[in-house]
Amino acid sequence: MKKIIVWFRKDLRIHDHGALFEAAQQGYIIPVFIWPSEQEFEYTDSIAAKWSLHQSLISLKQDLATKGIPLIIRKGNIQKELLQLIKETSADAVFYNRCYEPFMVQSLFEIEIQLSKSKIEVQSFPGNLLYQQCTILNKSHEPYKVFTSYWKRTMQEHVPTPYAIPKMTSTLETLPESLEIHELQLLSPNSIEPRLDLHWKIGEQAAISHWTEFLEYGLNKYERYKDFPSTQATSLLSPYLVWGNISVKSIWHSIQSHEIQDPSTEMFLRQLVWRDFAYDQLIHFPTMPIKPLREAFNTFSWEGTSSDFNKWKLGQTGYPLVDAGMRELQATGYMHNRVRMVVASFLVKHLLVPWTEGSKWFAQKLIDFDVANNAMGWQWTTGCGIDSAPYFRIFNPVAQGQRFDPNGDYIRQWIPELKHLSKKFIHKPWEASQEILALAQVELGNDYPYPIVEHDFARKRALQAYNLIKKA
Ligand SMILES: Cc1cc2nc3c(=O)[nH]c(=O)nc-3n(C[C@H](O)[C@H](O)[C@H](O)COP(=O)(O)OP(=O)(O)OC[C@H]3O[C@@H](n4cnc5c(N)ncnc54)[C@H](O)[C@@H]3O)c2cc1C
Repeated sequence: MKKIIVWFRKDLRIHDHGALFEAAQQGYIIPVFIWPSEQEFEYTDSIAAKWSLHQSLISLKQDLATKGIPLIIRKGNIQKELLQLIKETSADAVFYNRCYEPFMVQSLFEIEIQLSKSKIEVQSFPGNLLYQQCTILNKSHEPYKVFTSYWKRTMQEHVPTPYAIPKMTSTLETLPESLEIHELQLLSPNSIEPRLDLHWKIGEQAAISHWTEFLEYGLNKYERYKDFPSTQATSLLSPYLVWGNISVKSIWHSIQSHEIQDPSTEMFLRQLVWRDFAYDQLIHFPTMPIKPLREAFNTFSWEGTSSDFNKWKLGQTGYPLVDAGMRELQATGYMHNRVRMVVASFLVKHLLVPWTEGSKWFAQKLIDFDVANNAMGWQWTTGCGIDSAPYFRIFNPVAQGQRFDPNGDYIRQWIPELKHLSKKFIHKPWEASQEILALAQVELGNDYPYPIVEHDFARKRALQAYNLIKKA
């Protein structure tokens, strides 16, 4: 029997794991996770996502241990560590699931060359997407540029059946050296960082229970309430997808076998396909996280100031919906999708700060930071991506608040200084009289800021800037 290293990366689970399943059929398995200390900021720059990785590894280690299999943990240069481990264990093969992040694709290329020089068998399996990368092309064999066409095309495709959890065996009598998870130093030593454990329970079992509950009690309300941030009507699956605690194919198949088929189901499946669409773009346009897909935007005149950018980061813009979103992000590592669109639009269009700056801030803060989804979200909002929001759509943060948080519950949750304001003024406190503000115990300019920019002025300024590149 072969000895096969199963190299875990962003697939920290034992269900629907192609590499683990095939390795278990073909031989003895040696599971390993290597934290690339030299490139760790590329893996993730987010304190919350690192915390979540720490929890995911604990969960994976426990799940493998119950099957009698030890998880080997290493840190350092991936290529060096893999070759060293092959030597220590006399492994014959390395199996892994594919990742699509550009830096991972690049470093893998070099690793595979080294492994083939050492005559080690290498097998790769599809990553955590619904469809095989690069198989969904339009009639001209090019990537799709419009989501609806992509969606219609994917509806003709079969989502592969998830792999079962395999029976596993290990031969290792003497274990190769392994670090303890805490030695990866993924947890922030800073005590003022958010208490993520109050908001999230991460790991494979937690992901499956969370999903099962949403499928049972939440999915049928999704279409109706998904845009209302105070209702908590979305699945909150994104933090589990980042480190692969749950397989997206398993989610898809569990919906298909669930009885209720209504507009909510279709709406939810569409969101999962948006995620595939983001990866499709990333694979075809690997510079997407840093460069606009529409080249005209290279000359856009970003006039925003660092002072405005800082106020946005701190949730001190004076627009309650924007500030509530930025504070939710700071406290939990998460932000509701509707609010992500509003805060991103505000930064780019009201403040004229480059989208790449906002995207970097999200990369540092989001527990669900995902290179493909984040880049697509920012490019969509800015109007410089594929199938993006039209440039003249400039969200009015007051109107968005009134529409999607009509009672102001979301604002009250994240901006306690406004909690006594009525729903009439909670989205525009500057319009309340001094008497009303005094009754609500708010002193504008002291407890809560005046708007840092006036909406109509900002709208006109943004349209002028966009018109310049339209002409160019
Ligand atoms: C500026 C901006 C930045 C974003 N950055 C990220 C990011 O770093 N990571 C991330 O996972 N999502 C990102 N999104 C997309 C979206 O906001 C989140 O996926 C969603 O809020 C996650 O919450 P949920 O799991 O409850 O979503 P649900 O509504 O329950 O959707 C289920 C799943 O579908 C996928 N999905 C939903 N909406 C989108 C979307 N618009 N684009 C792509 N996939 C989607 C996600 O994987 C999500 O977990 C961003 C959106 C914007 C506008």
